[in-house]
Amino acid sequence: MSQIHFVGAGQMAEAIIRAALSRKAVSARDITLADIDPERITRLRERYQLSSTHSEIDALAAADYIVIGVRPQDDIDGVARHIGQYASPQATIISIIAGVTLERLATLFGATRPIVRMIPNTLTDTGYGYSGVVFNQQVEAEPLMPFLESFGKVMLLEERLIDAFTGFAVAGINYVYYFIESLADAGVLSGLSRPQATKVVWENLVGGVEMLKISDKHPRQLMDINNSPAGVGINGLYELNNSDFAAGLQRSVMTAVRRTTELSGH
Ligand SMILES: NC(=O)C1=CN([C@@H]2O[C@H](COP(=O)(O)OP(=O)(O)OC[C@H]3O[C@@H](n4cnc5c(N)ncnc54)[C@H](O)[C@@H]3O)[C@@H](O)[C@H]2O)C=CC1
Ligand SMILES: O=C(O)[C@@H]1CCC=N1
Repeated sequence: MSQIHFVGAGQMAEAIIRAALSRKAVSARDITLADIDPERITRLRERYQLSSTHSEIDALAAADYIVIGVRPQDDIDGVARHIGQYASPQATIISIIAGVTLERLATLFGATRPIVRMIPNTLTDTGYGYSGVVFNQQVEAEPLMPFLESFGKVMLLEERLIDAFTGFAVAGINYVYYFIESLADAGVLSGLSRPQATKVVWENLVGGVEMLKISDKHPRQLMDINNSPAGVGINGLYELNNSDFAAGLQRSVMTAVRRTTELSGH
């Protein structure tokens, strides 16, 4: 099996490791870690029983895939210099850093190196959620796919779309969590208990998606069935329309997309 070395063993690296191990896409002895915070290494090695005995430099030299899990604001230049010094020239770089382009990654890691720019989703443990992925020309995709697909569905993208994908698709689960919280609050406000309200919201959410799949209808058509003339539903929707709900949501996504692009400037 391939050796996978993580540089930056934060939340996202951990989520990837947990999912990849549970789907048996990697084995615990083939995962190695580097982080400026030694506690992160100790904690993840213990938690996931990562048993490699390689030193950090040996691990880097042995790696087939190097996942860069530091943040856009971190010292990416320093990380790249260190990797360039010890990694095999054939090792594939997998950058999960929001906003950092293939062009910049090629400058950092070398124009002949296989590089993947990807933005994983935090739904790693569920089997749901898309990662956005772009390969440069040197990447041999086939052997890499089982690992990439172990922590999210893979959506191959043109690179021009990946910032939009980051702000919309990956940051997008925020809106779902926030919507669930806000709607459950509405249930409590109208008199249901918190557990009752939460059950109803979860069921409506999953049921709504299922209904869209089964019926092959546009959401607006299903809403039409749910709203009788001068009835309960349309009165509620009228109030929601007054709140700028749709445009507020869309402005929020566009702000997240802009922020992704801004971060590439670091
Ligand atoms: N959290 C999320 O929802 C998602 C995050 N991402 C991307 O994943 C990356 C990591 O995000 P998180 O895991 O949330 O951040 P985090 O802050 O939890 O993890 C970053 C880790 O990198 C370490 N680090 C910093 N500088 C380092 C260096 N020079 N050498 C080695 N390690 C270093 C830190 O100590 C920390 O453990 C970011 O670039 C982010 O854009 C991508 C998709 C989703
Ligand atoms: O906010 C963040 O940094 C990450 C990147 C995309 C979604 N969440």
